[in-house]
Amino acid sequence: MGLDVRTLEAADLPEWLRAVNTGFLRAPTVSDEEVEVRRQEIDLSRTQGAYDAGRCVATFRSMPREVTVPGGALLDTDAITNVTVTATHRRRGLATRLMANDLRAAKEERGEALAILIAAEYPIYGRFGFGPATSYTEWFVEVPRAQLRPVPLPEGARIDLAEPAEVRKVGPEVHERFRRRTPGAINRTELWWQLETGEIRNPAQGWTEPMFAVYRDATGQATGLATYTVEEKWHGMYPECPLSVRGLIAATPEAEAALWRFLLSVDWVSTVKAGIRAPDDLLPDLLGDPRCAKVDTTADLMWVRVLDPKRALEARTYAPVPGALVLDIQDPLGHAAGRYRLEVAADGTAQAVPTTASPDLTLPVASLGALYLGNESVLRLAALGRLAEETPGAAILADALFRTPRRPWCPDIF
Ligand SMILES: CC(=O)SCCNC(=O)CCNC(=O)[C@H](O)C(C)(C)COP(=O)(O)OP(=O)(O)OC[C@H]1O[C@@H](n2cnc3c(N)ncnc32)[C@H](O)[C@@H]1OP(=O)(O)O
Repeated sequence: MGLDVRTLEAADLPEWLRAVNTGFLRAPTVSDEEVEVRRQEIDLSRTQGAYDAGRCVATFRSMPREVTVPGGALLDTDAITNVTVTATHRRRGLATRLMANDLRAAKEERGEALAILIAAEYPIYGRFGFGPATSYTEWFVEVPRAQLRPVPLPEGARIDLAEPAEVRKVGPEVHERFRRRTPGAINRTELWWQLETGEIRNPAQGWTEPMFAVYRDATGQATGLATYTVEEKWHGMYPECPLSVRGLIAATPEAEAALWRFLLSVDWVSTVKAGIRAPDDLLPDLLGDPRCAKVDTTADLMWVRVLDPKRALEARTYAPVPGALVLDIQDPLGHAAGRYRLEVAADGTAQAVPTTASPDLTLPVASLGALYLGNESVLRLAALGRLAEETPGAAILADALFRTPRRPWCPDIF
């Protein structure tokens, strides 16, 4: 169609950012300050633009990330973001072209085993082999009715409010502990913490300084961090202050429960909006009346596309039920297509060996993505026609192997 699709050079950034704003229906003009902030997080070699007579009309970029997989291993991943096509150029195959370039480079040049993204709209990415792999729930708690029982902190543990500078030191330590026990979590960069704590501010995004609460266990180790804002609101002489959780991460259930109890007992607070949580978060059941945690939203969040099935299947662990399954993975783009015998050992580790044996399950790569982190039921996908059971009993065995005791969770929007 006569468009120039290319990898960015430094001078292209302002025009490219203008196109991102346009695609996301934001005011297009980009300030020099915004360009300088965004420059720090954008790897030009992984950023594409499509140009029509010099004007950028499509954008796409990716970032290297690690995804925690079941069992705790960290897998090299292509994290895709800023996918936009200007309305004047939509539905001409531009997004498809940029996606094909990036997935090919991820697989063949960078050796990334997965690609991940957060889908702005559900129907966009299934066609490219992505499946919804984590979900989130947001609760809204009416505090006065919640019947929160006072529970003292464990002996020797404490919660302290922290200054932004301390959070930049302690936050990454807490997150490191948190992400290793949380399949679906991704690593955070230094810039992420600088933006989170206001050390660096993107002028295009408003900034409200939050409060930070750090949980330390009896040994003094920081194992939880809650970031929240409270709006001071009064109804006459009656305080009705809404508290919004920006983030709550914890390395232990004790820290998680203690931070929730802390947030729910701040004086003057009448409601708590819990932010992006795993669907099986502890929150509702910490309340005397769990119904007071009303579900505000529940939806898919992070999507996974398997690029290297052997590496991906061998990186995670499975239920420690010895078993073997032949998976026939279908992938029209070719990256993950193939047949593998998944042999799970008694300790839950597995080998994925290419085979020509007849398959037990046939599944499109998008269904493998939906199953990969343990979020989805194999039987449910079979009922929906999104995978085929070729050998009787294979779906039940696969379900037992792939599913995880807790749901995977990615708390970060990227
Ligand atoms: C990870 C992220 O960055 S998520 C952000 C995604 N961006 C947005 O939502 C911003 C607004 N939307 C857009 O910029 C564009 O519409 C995009 C990027 C979603 C799609 O770009 P396009 O260049 O129009 O997509 P492209 O022409 O390659 O479409 C390929 C196919 O996907 C379909 N498709 C594309 N977008 C959508 C959608 N939003 N809903 C349903 N189907 C879609 C097309 O109809 C087409 O189907 P076909 O092959 O059967 O004809």
